[in-house]
Amino acid sequence: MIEASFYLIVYPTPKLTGILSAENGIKTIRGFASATVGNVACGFDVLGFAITEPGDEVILTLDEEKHTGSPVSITSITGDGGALPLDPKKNTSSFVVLKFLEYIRTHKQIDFTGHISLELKKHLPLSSGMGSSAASAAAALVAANELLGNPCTKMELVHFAIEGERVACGSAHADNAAPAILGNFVLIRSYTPLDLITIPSPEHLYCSLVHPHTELRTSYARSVLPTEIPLKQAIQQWGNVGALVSGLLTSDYELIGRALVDVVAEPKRAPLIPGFFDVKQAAIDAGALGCSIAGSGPSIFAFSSSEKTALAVGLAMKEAFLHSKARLESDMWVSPICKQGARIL
Ligand SMILES: Nc1ncnc2c1ncn2[C@@H]1O[C@H](COP(=O)(O)OP(=O)(O)O)[C@@H](O)[C@H]1O
Ligand SMILES: N[C@@H](CCOP(=O)(O)O)C(=O)O
Repeated sequence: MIEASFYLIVYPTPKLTGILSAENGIKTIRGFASATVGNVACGFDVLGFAITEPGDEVILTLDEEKHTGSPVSITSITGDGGALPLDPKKNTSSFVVLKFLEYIRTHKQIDFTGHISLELKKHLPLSSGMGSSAASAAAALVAANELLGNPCTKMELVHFAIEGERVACGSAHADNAAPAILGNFVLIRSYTPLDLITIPSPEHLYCSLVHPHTELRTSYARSVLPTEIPLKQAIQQWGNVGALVSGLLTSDYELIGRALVDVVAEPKRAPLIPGFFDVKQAAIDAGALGCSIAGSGPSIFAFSSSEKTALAVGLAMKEAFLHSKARLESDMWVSPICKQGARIL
């Protein structure tokens, strides 16, 4: 039976309200960015999507008259159990704002001389496979951009969010950062130069995302991966990436399901997630189109072609975690794909 943990069905709702307050050269604004799922099975480091909730919130206060050593400071962090750094160069939320300020000074001739203080309200679990580090960065970036009159496009902001990932786990992968800012599915055709393609989602595609109560660091989950793969595996993998993109563009739900196969990362990471194969089987048995590891894990996601099925799938996955050897409690969200990306609340 499912008891202590919780589940939620989420919808895309928050409306734009802009600057929270503006008095005597002091302006306050709140940014929000939701959880993202990297890889989407076959697209290691090149494909990711955003769900609508949960997400991180960042409140920025700009004081034009305050001049201190660092232009950005963190005044408080809640929801992290004291785990996250307050040093502005070490927290992804503040680090990316520093990068953004540097960029607008050198590329847009905007020399910001005041101070931005940042409150981080962490709602996403750390090291979860839900793009937690990217969500903090994306929320802070849209808020900073709005505070300074939107000098950058969202596409430009993605560059700074990716740099935040390097701070979090040592690797500048874009499959969380890009959808956290842009919304939808995002395909990374190339990293140098960065070439991102947003892919709209089929109308009835729902994600069940289940987070077992355990942590798996992205840096560790990357260290177990091979540096080279045999050609046979590569052929399977790029066949599935192409098919998945085609399925998304044509709303071919069966094809989406067939394409959710990962022969590169999943076999190496599955042993790091207690009960992975049972949870995946439970999702398929409950009617999911397909199921795989969310990002680097330990969360697991599944796609369904209706909200009702997605709910049944998510509950079956929770149950399977609970009955696994590790008897893991979990949280679960059922969500459509987020179309909007990071936004001002
Ligand atoms: N604002 C932040 N939110 C989450 N993690 C952060 C943040 N700033 C720095 N980090 C670092 O990144 C690590 C989490 O990153 P990672 O393992 O990639 O998890 P996730 O899958 O949640 O992004 C944390 O251990 C923390 O040290
Ligand atoms: N492509 C990355 C995605 C990591 O996502 P996270 O949410 O676990 O940080 C990888 O697979 O390492």
